[in-house]
Amino acid sequence: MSELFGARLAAKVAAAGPLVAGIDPHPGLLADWGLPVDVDGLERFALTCVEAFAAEVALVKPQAAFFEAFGSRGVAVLERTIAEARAAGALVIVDAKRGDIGSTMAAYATAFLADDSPLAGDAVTLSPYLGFGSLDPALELSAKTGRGVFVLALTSNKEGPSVQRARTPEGVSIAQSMVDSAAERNRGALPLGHVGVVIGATVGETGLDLSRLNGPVLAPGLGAQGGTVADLRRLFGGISGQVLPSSSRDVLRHGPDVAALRAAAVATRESVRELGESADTAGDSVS
Ligand SMILES: O=c1ccn([C@@H]2O[C@H](COP(=O)(O)O)[C@@H](O)[C@H]2O)c(=O)[nH]1
Repeated sequence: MSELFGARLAAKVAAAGPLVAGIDPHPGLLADWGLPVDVDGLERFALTCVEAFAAEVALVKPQAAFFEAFGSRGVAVLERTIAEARAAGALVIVDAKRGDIGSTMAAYATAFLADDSPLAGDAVTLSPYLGFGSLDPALELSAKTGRGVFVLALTSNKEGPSVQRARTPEGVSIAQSMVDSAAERNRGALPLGHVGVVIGATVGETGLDLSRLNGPVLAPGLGAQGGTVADLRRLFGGISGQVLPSSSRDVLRHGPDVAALRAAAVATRESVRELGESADTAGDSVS
């Protein structure tokens, strides 16, 4: 990839706003769409999403788990979904939440971040709970191939805080330590570094200092999990230009009609567009 992830992301967000539209083929949604809960249904669901909104939003985020649940044929559908969404113009975040000891992490990095891998989109989500440093192979390969990574910091689920708000011996929250480690990797990058973090739209107060992050924030939880645009504004006020709000089920429930699905994605895109317009305020402190 010739251009770095931060630059490609900034250009996309400037053109299409910051929405990340999720492609989450839940079995229940397949049934609601009148599709069989099998690989054929999975493929029709995912390709309908691509047709409806990959050209309308800046980013799409296929949730790998729903594809992997169908085995190797499901993974093949994920590969096709990634390729077709990118061909339609979206940046693709593969939500795979990988994390392992460094030597195994190198293999995950190859799978999701190498130029010649069919599972590589534009970015991948990573879990740092084997230690942030264990992610190094992915951080390094993504830097080389012009891709991004999004490291879990403060997730949208209710179980997250017991781990992520716990304090290190130095008194810093685990989530803050993940943000700080990402910030170190992004220092000096223009317009943004390639190491993003995940902070849910549902977390109440972040309690985080994001002022030195210099990277994107993926904020899932908009819609179905109860997160609102007002929550995003309140949580990320000073750095809202770096925030990528993500919504899956709240958009997907409008399928299978392509026009209705597209209209839902476009309406959600417009509801969050103002956040992406404050990129010039990046660097302000928030908590
Ligand atoms: O903290 C996190 C990290 C990732 N997710 C993922 O985002 C979508 C949310 O789907 P909705 O239907 O909009 O609730 C899903 O793929 C999660 O695995 C998250 O929700 N929270």
